[in-house]
Amino acid sequence: MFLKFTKMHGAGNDFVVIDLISQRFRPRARDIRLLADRHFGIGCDQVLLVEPPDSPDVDFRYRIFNADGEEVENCGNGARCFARFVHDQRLTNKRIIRVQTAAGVLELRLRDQGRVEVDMGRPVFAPDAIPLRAAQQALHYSLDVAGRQLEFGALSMGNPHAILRVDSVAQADVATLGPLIENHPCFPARANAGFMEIVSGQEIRLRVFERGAGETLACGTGACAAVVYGITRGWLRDTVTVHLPGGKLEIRWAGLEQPVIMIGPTASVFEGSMKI
Ligand SMILES: N[C@@H](CCC[C@H](N)C(=O)O)C(=O)O
Repeated sequence: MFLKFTKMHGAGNDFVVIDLISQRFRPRARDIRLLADRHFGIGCDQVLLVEPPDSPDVDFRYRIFNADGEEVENCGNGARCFARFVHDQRLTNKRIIRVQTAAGVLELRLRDQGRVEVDMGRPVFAPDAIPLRAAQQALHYSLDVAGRQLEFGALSMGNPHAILRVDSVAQADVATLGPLIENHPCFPARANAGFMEIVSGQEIRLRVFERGAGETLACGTGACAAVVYGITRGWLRDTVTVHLPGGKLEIRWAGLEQPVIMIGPTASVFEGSMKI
């Protein structure tokens, strides 16, 4: 069959977006890997599926697959592209869109110039919910990685994140440490690994080695997790500009029990169909 798709990105984190309201397709892990393959397929960090809602409280169901074929709970940059996609494709004319994800309901608000604001929900710190193998919840933890003790924060934005503060993201050994943290036995569901450089109380630089996708040019949930960790450590204020290799995001968090708000860009690059 030929599957219609749209190639999009949010700050360089790229997606193949597939409308499963107007076409039928039951993806197997190997189909996702092929769509995401940069040589034999279209190429992307994540494949996003747009499905009809399964409850009257939401407008759509939003499913996310990493390039390695695994379905995951949440994707922040993808959420913004999802809103732009359903609007551009005239699947809705709403400017506030509620979507069901495996991690709960997200509210997406279309802003001007292709920007989208997302209510990303509350961060979760309980180790069992991240999931993280730790005796008790703490502000930060210590990890033995290749014989080095690394201090890190851990939390869930619907998906698991480890965040390390570094002096310089340019110097950080993301290629070596990223996969070791991603697959460390203390993260039973693996984890996304963020490397955060603090520029000031309102500005950070961030690189993220994503679970199931490798280092990406931006990670929305990673940006939220880094800012939340920085605020809980007293390093950051409540509104922070996050500079990622592919662009910048604005993240706001008013503290415990409050949702994290993310604002950032979206881009639609091309449309096509692929034989699958
Ligand atoms: N790029 C995303 C996160 C995608 C999922 C992640 N790799 C995971 O496995 O949890 C974002 O923008 O949040």
